[in-house]
Parts: sequence; C-alpha cells; structure tokens
Amino acid sequence: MSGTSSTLRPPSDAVAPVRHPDAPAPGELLGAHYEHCFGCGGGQVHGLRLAARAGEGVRITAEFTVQTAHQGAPGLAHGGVLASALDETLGSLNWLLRTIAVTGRLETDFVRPVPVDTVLHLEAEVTAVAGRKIYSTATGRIGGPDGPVAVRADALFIEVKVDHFVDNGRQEEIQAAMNDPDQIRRARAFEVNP
Ligand SMILES: CCCCCCCCCCCCCC(=O)SCCNC(=O)CCNC(=O)[C@H](O)C(C)(C)COP(=O)(O)OP(=O)(O)OC[C@H]1O[C@@H](n2cnc3c(N)ncnc32)[C@H](O)[C@@H]1OP(=O)(O)O
Repeated sequence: MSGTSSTLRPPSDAVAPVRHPDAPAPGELLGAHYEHCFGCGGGQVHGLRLAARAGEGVRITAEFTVQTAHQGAPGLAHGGVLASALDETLGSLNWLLRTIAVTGRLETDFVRPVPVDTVLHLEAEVTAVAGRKIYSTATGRIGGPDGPVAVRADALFIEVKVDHFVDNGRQEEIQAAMNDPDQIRRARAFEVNP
C-alpha cells in the first residue's frame, strides 16, 4: 500500500503467522468478544454490530451496515466510524491466533465515500508476526465481496495479557466482566498460545 509508514513494515526477523489449531472453523461466526464493545457488541444502541466470520488460514471476513447514527457528512459514513470498522475487523484476527492483542497503530486509506445503508464487506489477514507484534491488513468493499474498494488499512497489534484490561479499565465494567461467566469464557479462549 502506498504511504504505509516504516513501522508497519515487518522487520527482517518476522515470521509467517500460524493459525491456532483450536481456532474457530472457516465460516464460523465469531460473535462478540465483549457485549458492550462499540464494534461488535449487541449492547450498544449505535454500535457497529459488526459480524465477523473465520476464514481460511489467518483471514477473517466481516459485514457492517452503515446506520443513520454513523453519519459524518449528510448521508455519508463518518471516517472515524469506518476506521472503527477496520479496527474491529483487524482485532477479530485475534480469534485465529488465540492471542489477546490491542491496536498499536492503524493507518487508513479512505478511497471512496460510503453512503448510509451501505453494507460494507470487510476482509482482513495477518501478514507477519515478530515477537509480540502482529502485522495485519484489511480492505472494505461496498455492497459485496467483489464490490469497489472504499477503505483499506494496515495495522500493528501488540500482544498483551488480560491484566492490560484489568489494570486499565474502569473498575465498574471490569468487575461486571469478571462476574460474567460468559465473558470469562470468551477471554480464556485467547489465553492459550501455540
Ligand atoms: C476481560 C476482557 C477481555 C477482552 C479480550 C478481548 C480484547 C480484544 C480487543 C480488540 C478491540 C479492537 C482493537 C482495539 O480497539 S484495541 C484499543 C485501542 N488500543 C489501545 O488502547 C492500546 C493503547 N496502547 C497501549 O496500551 C500500549 O502502547 C501497548 C500495549 C500497545 C504497547 O505498550 P507495551 O508497554 O506493552 O509495549 P512496548 O511499548 O514495549 O511496545 C512493544 C513493541 O511494539 C512497538 N510498538 C508499540 N506501539 C507502537 C506503535 N504505535 N507504532 C509502532 N510500534 C509500536 C514498540 O516499538 C515495541 O517494539 P520492539 O521494540 O519490541 O521492536
């Protein structure tokens, strides 16, 4: 991608990503990693409710319908919302590596405007791993998997421990998450690395 900064180029000692043997099967709907996540949770009224599916290898596909609440200019999606959709799709790759990772850097190209009601079809893949650093790329197309490219992004995710959330999140939500057996189960799904 033109304009990608040097920090998004994998170093020479980077290795090819490995799909975890217990990763969800290709085609499987991943579900939300957290009910109140703006990107994927069902508990946010104006959230993206992005639905991601495991693909082959270390690839993910996802769909997101642009709602009225997601406007920037009249009738058009806000750029920050589109960046969120890319970020969420890239974050969903964690399910395939069974690694907890957060976005360190996200570079986005906005290629064409995206009208409200558009179904944005996203695909993402991990391209390389170097220690805790996970390099990935994503594309969003209008109307279908072969539609015109509207947005694309390159990202660097950094692997973290669950403590990252426990130590930094607001106590109210952390406590609620720790008291929720479903949330604990979802968090544990990421804890065993190859
Ligand atoms: C209980 C609930 C569980 C829920 C689980 C599911 C969660 C899923 C959520 C998904 C939701 C969707 C996704 C979201 O929205 S995630 C939310 C948005 N992201 C964040 O909030 C992250 C905030 N940042 C941090 O916390 C720290 O900065 C992190 C953890 C990222 C690194 O701080 P840490 O002290 O740990 O590590 P380090 O500083 O030694 O860096 C390590 C290496 O990385 C390199 N580096 C770092 N940053 C950058 C950068 N910007 N560009 C280029 N390189 C960078 C750095 O040079 C170094 O390289 P090297 O020297 O080793 O070569």
